[in-house]
Amino acid sequence: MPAGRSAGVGARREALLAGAHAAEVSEKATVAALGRLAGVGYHLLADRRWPGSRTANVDLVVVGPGGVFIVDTKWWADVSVAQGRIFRGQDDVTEELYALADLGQTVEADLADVGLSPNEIHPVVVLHGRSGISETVASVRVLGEGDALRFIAGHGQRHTPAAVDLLLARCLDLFPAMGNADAAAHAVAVDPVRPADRAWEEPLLSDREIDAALFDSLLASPVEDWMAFLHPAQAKLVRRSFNGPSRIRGSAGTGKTVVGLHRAAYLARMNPHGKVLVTTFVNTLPGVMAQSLARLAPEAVDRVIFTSVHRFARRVLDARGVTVRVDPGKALTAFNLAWVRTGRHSVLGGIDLPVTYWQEEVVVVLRGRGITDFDAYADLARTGRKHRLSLEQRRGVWELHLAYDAQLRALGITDFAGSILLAEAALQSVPYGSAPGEESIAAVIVDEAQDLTCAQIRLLHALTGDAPDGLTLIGDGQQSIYPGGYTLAEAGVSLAGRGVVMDVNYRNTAQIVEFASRLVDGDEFADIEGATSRADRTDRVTRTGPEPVLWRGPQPDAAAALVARVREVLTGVGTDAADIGVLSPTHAGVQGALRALAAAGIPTINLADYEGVPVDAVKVGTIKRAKGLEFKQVLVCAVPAALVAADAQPPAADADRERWDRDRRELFVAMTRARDGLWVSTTGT
Ligand SMILES: Nc1ncnc2c1ncn2[C@@H]1O[C@H](COP(=O)(O)OP(=O)(O)OP(=O)(O)O)[C@@H](O)[C@H]1O
Repeated sequence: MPAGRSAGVGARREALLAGAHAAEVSEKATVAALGRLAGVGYHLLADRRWPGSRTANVDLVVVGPGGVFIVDTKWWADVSVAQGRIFRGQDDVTEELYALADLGQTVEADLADVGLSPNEIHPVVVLHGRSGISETVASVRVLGEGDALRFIAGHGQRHTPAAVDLLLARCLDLFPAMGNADAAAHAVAVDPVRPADRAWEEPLLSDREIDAALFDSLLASPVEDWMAFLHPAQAKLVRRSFNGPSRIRGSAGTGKTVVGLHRAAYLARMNPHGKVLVTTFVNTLPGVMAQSLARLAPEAVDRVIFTSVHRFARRVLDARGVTVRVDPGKALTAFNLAWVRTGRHSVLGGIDLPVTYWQEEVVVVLRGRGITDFDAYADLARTGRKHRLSLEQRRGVWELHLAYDAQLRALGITDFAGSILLAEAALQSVPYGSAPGEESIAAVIVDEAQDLTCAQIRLLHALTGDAPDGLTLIGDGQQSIYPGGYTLAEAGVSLAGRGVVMDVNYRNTAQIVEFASRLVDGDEFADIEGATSRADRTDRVTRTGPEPVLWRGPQPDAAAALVARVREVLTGVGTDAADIGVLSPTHAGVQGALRALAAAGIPTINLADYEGVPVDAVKVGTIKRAKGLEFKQVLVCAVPAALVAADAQPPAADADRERWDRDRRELFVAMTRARDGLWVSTTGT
């Protein structure tokens, strides 16, 4: 045998032995570094078999109140992380983390069967002997050995002891012990021993630091159940991959927003190279969702943008240096001028419809689509509009639209619809992610998607195109409360069957669902998928409670009745002020309620000023502002009696019927905001 070859084999064997020794030492060091977690309810499963492999091992699986952590230790010198990739010296070794990332997904899939949110599973690489490193690479958390305990303990109290037992049992099955069966009992390192080769070194984390981390972990407030555990069908949906735009629909309270939030956190982890945008029509909901995400998945917070679609458009314009003044008040003046000078003298003036109908037609149907030539409007299906318009009448609308546009220009302003169109155009010249300081968006999740306009959907779709898991539309056509509407086909979005329907109501009591559903039972609405639809069925309602109350009385008594009910809820039922929502279809109703409650000394906050920061006051607002929110107790006031009467008959005229249907859907939205108790006051006949 040639001497050179023999020397080469020897050197490789030595390298292998050195590698094996390094692996053993570093694994022991990691177990030692994390051992103290056992004192606060964690189980450390050391040296387990890699699921599906006969020989490969997983260094450590940590299961406890903070979730499940799959730990691989690396003895890597000269490591750096840049732009989501990891390097050893000059070599990009990111691919070496893929197997652990894949293992994370295997574990997610397995534990989704018991409803564990995939956000509770953390593949972690621990860098031996290092400190001050906490990065995400290929959906794997890369930590210094001195950072690992704090990272795990920092997840606080997310799982009860019973849930931990459940997760532990699953993990013991999923990760069998290596070697002989006697060693199958899981290793719990309570009293860490420093590896011999490091006995002389300063500890990476002092005892005081460890104590502080463990203490903080024990003191952390528990999270709500749904933040960690979901229904298995929900947990699977959170991580389900769709090969293009998808839609999640379902009736009120079926957990669509919850799935959207978990999905946002999940996609944020899976896409280290782009942010996730969570958006909707109203300003209130994104703030509330952001607050929830901060507790549900704190690590995802800086990877997810929560904002309303209008604020997002503003952000796009600002970043591209487009100056535009959006002034809804002046825009209304501009429309009224256009009506007075053009509209009312046209064919439209002779039709028995309120001016607001034509305003909706121009602002939502035309400008909400960004239609730029009459022929396109002449052929438009006008989804969601019941009143048919002849070609001549459409020409009248077109003239009104041109007159309105001219007025806006003369005033040097635009309306909300105009700002969306400008943002859409701005993105065509400078795509999102190219403007200074802008990070690209990998996924967009739209809640209450049925409330958006066609142009808004186009704007959001442009951010991701048809990329897998790029666009997730969440909503319920039954809750659409804005005029007009659109179809996804018009917006250039094809779902191609990528739709999921959720059918278990987790929010309302059966009594509230029954009461609210009676109102809209059998009503039809235009769905964004293009068909005329009826409400999605709710297969199961998980909660029960008292019968809702319908208060009928003369107008002058309504304020006193409202105050009496709020007092009863505060003191009799024992609900905190912050968990009470007083909702009204009109601004006048909101102002009336605010005045009545203030006069009674009850603290209130207008939903128009509420963006999710907890405040100890009764929330009062229009139903539109309450979209997507929920309260333990809801009081709906100033409801026209004719809408809720048992024998209520829809008006015969098309346009009136359209308004009536919308008003009833709005009321349905208000009632289904209630978790436990519902009180509705009506006036009139
Ligand atoms: N698996 C679950 N277990 C317990 N509670 C859940 C679960 N899923 C959702 N919930 C709760 O149900 C309520 C309704 O959820 P969510 O707001 O996501 O419903 P939604 O479908 O978006 O409703 P809407 O369309 O009416 O706004 C929330 O309080 C949420 O925390």
